[in-house]
This record gives sequence, structure tokens and C-alpha cells, in this order.
Amino acid sequence: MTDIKTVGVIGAGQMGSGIAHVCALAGYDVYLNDLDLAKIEAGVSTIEHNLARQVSRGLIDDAAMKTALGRIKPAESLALIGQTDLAIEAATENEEIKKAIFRALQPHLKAETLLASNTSSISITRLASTTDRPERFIGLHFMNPVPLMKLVEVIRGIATDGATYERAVTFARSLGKTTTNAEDFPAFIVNRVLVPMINEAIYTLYEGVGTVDSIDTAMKLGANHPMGPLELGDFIGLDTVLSIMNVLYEGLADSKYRPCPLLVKYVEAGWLGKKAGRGFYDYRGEVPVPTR
Ligand SMILES: CC(=O)CC(=O)SCCNC(=O)CCNC(=O)[C@H](O)C(C)(C)COP(=O)(O)OP(=O)(O)OC[C@H]1O[C@@H](n2cnc3c(N)ncnc32)[C@H](O)[C@@H]1OP(=O)(O)O
Ligand SMILES: NC(=O)C1=CN([C@@H]2O[C@H](COP(=O)(O)OP(=O)(O)OC[C@H]3O[C@@H](n4cnc5c(N)ncnc54)[C@H](OP(=O)(O)O)[C@@H]3O)[C@@H](O)[C@H]2O)C=CC1
Repeated sequence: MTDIKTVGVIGAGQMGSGIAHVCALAGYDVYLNDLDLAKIEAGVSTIEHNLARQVSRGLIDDAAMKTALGRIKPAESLALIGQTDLAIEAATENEEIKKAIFRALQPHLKAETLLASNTSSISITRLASTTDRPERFIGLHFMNPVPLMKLVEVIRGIATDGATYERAVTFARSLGKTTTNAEDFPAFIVNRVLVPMINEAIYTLYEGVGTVDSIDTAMKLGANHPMGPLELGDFIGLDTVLSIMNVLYEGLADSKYRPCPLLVKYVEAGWLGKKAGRGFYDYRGEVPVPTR
């Protein structure tokens, strides 16, 4: 059993809302924070939509949905997050943003609060070093979409102690997740393997080897991937894909990780994928339409 009762989630985007969703369903009281109340409310309505989908599929009942929603409280101030037993940061994949969040949270933290980051790629050791408790700081890397994906990667920074690791693993398992241990190197395991594959698919498009449709169809039917790599890039968010490639490129100092210029162009255009309405597909109509 976990001794954690309350969970704070910072960032109410696709991952923060998913983490709040599974925590509330598992019985935790959740405080959800973002830059303003409108963003928190948007996160809560995403959770409501995704819980309703689980009800319609017979995975949970109506009462469980209502109880879970009742457990999620908006936290406009980080002061509320600092009083939780476990604070999970799930804001934009940018090291400076994440460090600024942990610095701002610092004065509000109760002594026992455990800190976690859902970062996809950034050093847990570096993020932990901005806090007063690197021994109680850990990477809890959930997968997207959180309610459906079984894995949580657990990443210890250089100073993370054994008790924190055990508590984090017990917590993730209490959400019905399976954990794997990854060492603290750029992008850990899943994204070290997955994101260069997505970047390579974008090079394949850039070099004219295939179209959006032929590349995704090839990988879905030829390699049994549930989503094609370009659809998956859009699903993750192309800003996040680019950030991860940059962390790999800089952190491993190897040119094989250079981000594809076409990926950079899409991000510069604000075509960030599904969450922005447009990426390698245009999602604004009835069905997604390839943009190349
Ligand atoms: C970047 C990182 O740091 C790490 C990562 O997470 S990498 C990404 C890892 N994830 C993947 O690789 C996912 C690959 N895709 C899949 O496995 C499958 O397509 C899937 C599990 C996502 C969906 O499978 P499915 O249930 O057969 O699809 P379907 O019922 O049609 O649902 C698809 C839709 O529901 C979402 N979804 C379904 N149930 C959901 C739930 N309970 N909560 C949230 N989203 C849900 C999907 O994202 C998608 O959205 P829309 O319908 O709103 O457009
Ligand atoms: N997308 C994915 O598939 C996965 C992502 N991750 C990781 O999860 C994290 C979040 O990603 P994701 O949910 O996809 O991104 P989103 O862009 O969907 O959400 C990020 C949210 O954080 C908000 N935010 C930015 N700065 C702050 C701040 N200072 N305080 C509070 N909230 C802030 C953003 O607001 P605004 O939009 O106004 O900037 C936005 O609402 C990243 O670290 C990412 O790498 C991990 C696993 C999978």
C-alpha cells in the first residue's frame, strides 16, 4: 500500500490531465495546476470526456466517473500543490520552464512532499538539483494516452534514494501500471528508441521516399504499429518530438540525432499536431487529411 493520499499535478495538458484522470480513478485526491484557471478547466473537461468514453465502453461505471471527477480540484496557486504528498510536474517539455516551476514551488513545499517529473527526455539529475530534496526527486514517465497505456518508466537521478524509488514504484502500481527502470540518460528508454524512429519517418517524407499516407500505411500494415509514425508524432505533439530530438542531439553529442528540418518547419509554423488542429494531418474537418 502507498502512504500517498494527495497528488498535485502541474500542467493540465494532454499528459497532466491523463495523470490526474488515472490518479483520481485510483482513489487519490488530486490538485490540478496550470498557468490559468481556463487551462485547468479545459484539462478537467478533457478528463470528463475521457472518463465518459470509459463508461461507454463498460470499463468503469457512472458512479466511479462521478467519484473520480469529485476528487479533482483546481489549484490556481502552487501553494496547494506544495501541500500534497506527491507533486508531479507535467508542463511543457522545456528545461527552463520545468526548473522555474520547481523553483517557484520550493517555498510552498511541506517537508515530506515527494517530487516527480513526467519529462520525456530531460535529465532528472539536473531538474532535481534545482530543489532542496534531490534524494526525494524522481522521474515518473507516463505514456500517452495515460488511461490506456500500461507503462510508467521510473528514472532515478544520481541522488534519488532507495525509499523514494520504492514509494514511486508502489504508487505507479497502485494506478494499475507496470513499471520499468531506466537510467538517467537523454530520453531514457522508450523515447531513445521511439522518437528517432519518428524523426526518421519525417526524413523519409522530407526526402520524398513516401507521402504521409504511404509512410503511415507502410508502418501500420508492414510493422503492425497501431499508429503510423507521422500520426504518432502528431499525437505526441511535434513540439515535444522536436524538444526530445534536441535533448538527444545535445545530450549525446551525436549527429545521428539531428532533428529533421521539416520537423523544425512544422513546429515553427505552429503546426504542432493533433492538439493544435494541424500537423502532418489536418484535423479540422470530419476526418484527418494529410498535409503533404
Ligand atoms: C512521447 C513520450 O514521452 C512517450 C509516449 O507516450 S510515446 C506514445 C506512446 N503511445 C503510443 O505509442 C500509442 C500508439 N497508439 C495506440 O496504441 C492506439 O492507437 C491507442 C491505444 C492510442 C488507441 O487505440 P483504440 O482504443 O483502438 O483507438 P480508439 O478507440 O479509436 O481511440 C482513439 C482515440 O481515443 C483516444 N483515447 C481512447 N480512450 C482514451 C481514454 N480513456 N483516455 C484518453 N484518450 C483516449 C485516442 O487518443 C484517440 O483520440 P480521439 O478519438 O479523441 O481522436
Ligand atoms: N505528449 C506525449 O505524448 C508525452 C509527453 N510527455 C511529457 O509530458 C509533459 C507535458 O506534455 P504534454 O501534456 O504533451 O504537453 P501539452 O502542451 O499538452 O501540455 C503542457 C501544459 O503545461 C502548461 N504549462 C506551461 N508552462 C507552465 C507552468 N509554468 N506552470 C503550469 N503549467 C504550465 C502548458 O500551458 P501553455 O500551453 O499555455 O504553454 C500546457 O497546458 C512534457 O514534459 C512532455 O515531454 C510524457 C509522455 C508522453
